[in-house]
Amino acid sequence: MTPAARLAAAAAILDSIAQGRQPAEAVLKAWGQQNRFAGSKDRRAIADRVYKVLRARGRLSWIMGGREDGRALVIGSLAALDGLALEDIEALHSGEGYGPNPLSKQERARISAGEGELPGWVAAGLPEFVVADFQKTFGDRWADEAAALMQPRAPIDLRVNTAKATVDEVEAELREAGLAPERTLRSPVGLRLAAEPPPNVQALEAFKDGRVEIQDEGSQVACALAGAAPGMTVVDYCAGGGGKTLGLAAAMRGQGTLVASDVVAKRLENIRPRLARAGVEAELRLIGQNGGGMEDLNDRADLVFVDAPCSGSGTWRRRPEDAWRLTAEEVERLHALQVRILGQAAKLVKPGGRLAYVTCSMLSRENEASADAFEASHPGFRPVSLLPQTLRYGGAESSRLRLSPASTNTDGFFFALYERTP
Ligand SMILES: C[S@@+](CC[C@H](N)C(=O)[O-])C[C@H]1O[C@@H](n2cnc3c(N)ncnc32)[C@H](O)[C@@H]1O
Repeated sequence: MTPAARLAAAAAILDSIAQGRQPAEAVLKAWGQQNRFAGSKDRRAIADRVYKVLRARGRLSWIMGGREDGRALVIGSLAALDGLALEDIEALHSGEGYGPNPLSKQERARISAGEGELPGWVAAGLPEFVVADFQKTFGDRWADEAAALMQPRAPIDLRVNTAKATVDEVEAELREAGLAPERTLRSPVGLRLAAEPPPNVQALEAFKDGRVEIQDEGSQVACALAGAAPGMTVVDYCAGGGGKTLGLAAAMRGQGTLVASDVVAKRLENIRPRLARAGVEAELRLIGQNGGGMEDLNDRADLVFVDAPCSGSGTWRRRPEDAWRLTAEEVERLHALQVRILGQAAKLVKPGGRLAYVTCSMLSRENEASADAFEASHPGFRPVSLLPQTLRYGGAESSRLRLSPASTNTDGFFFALYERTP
């Protein structure tokens, strides 16, 4: 493919991403399968352009006068991110072959005008309502937090399944396979691989045999802080794909009862092969939106882990397209759902037992505000001090912890722990 044809393809892919809900990665993969003439270098160049645009979408749209179509964003990226001169951009838009059509008068005027003074939220590359939340939460540090959240090439973290192997053994095995794993700073069972060149983790024997799982260090830390231990009755209330279920199961070392529940049957089904691969067990339970189906566990659990549905904004460095799909209304809906789920899950905690609240969100409305609302309506639950752990994890508050790409080089996470007073 010519450089111009790659640009046209990137623009079309950006339009598909904007029109649907699919992850950018899936749209790119589908495009590759439907356009077999594109070689690996073409696919790589197109993906690079697509992600570059997604990470700077707000700024590029601003430069192009508010246009949000793929063509405009790609043109904006050539000017603002690649620093190409107008003539070079025109040369790539000759309209010949499979390249994009010539620039319009307005497009030419837009890129000739330059960026001018950018409002803070535009420069940050995040939607305006998100920046307002960041400013409230992070104060002077908000721009650093925003920038790190939209940075490319997040590392790939592995959690060693201590039910099957030690961290030393897996580290040696990965080195043998030609990789260069590093110990994670905060999770005692984590190994970190660089994002480039992208390691094919699924092809590793250690993965196929369940000695490692892909799991961000932030997730690993949340599991560790919850304090699951052998002999406990533990409920992973929003089990989803089962990432945390596996971490909790490993901490329980096959002793006690682990129930993984969710409202979506397909998600629970996906956990089954992961449990088998990891050599651990959990009861999988489909529950109703209002918590129906868990009554037998009322007042019985030592630990209820609520990894609540959230915006996923803590993972935007991996999925920047999601930043542009989120609305303020959706955040409000999620906040209300989080508070409701916490109330349902709290019923399962036995006197003296614990409730962990976790999100992979960066937004205070889903984090502090949901935790505040739960505390206000549940005086029988007292916040548990995470000190000295929070010191080790770099957190500020004693019973709440925030992790983020800028502060801990993990995905963004929020963690709060409560104990039901006896
Ligand atoms: C953040 S995801 C969980 C991710 C999972 N714990 C993991 O580590 O892979 C949130 C999950 O909550 C589930 N969920 C949504 N509403 C729920 C409800 N009312 N009760 C329980 N789970 C719910 C969703 O189906 C989704 O799987």
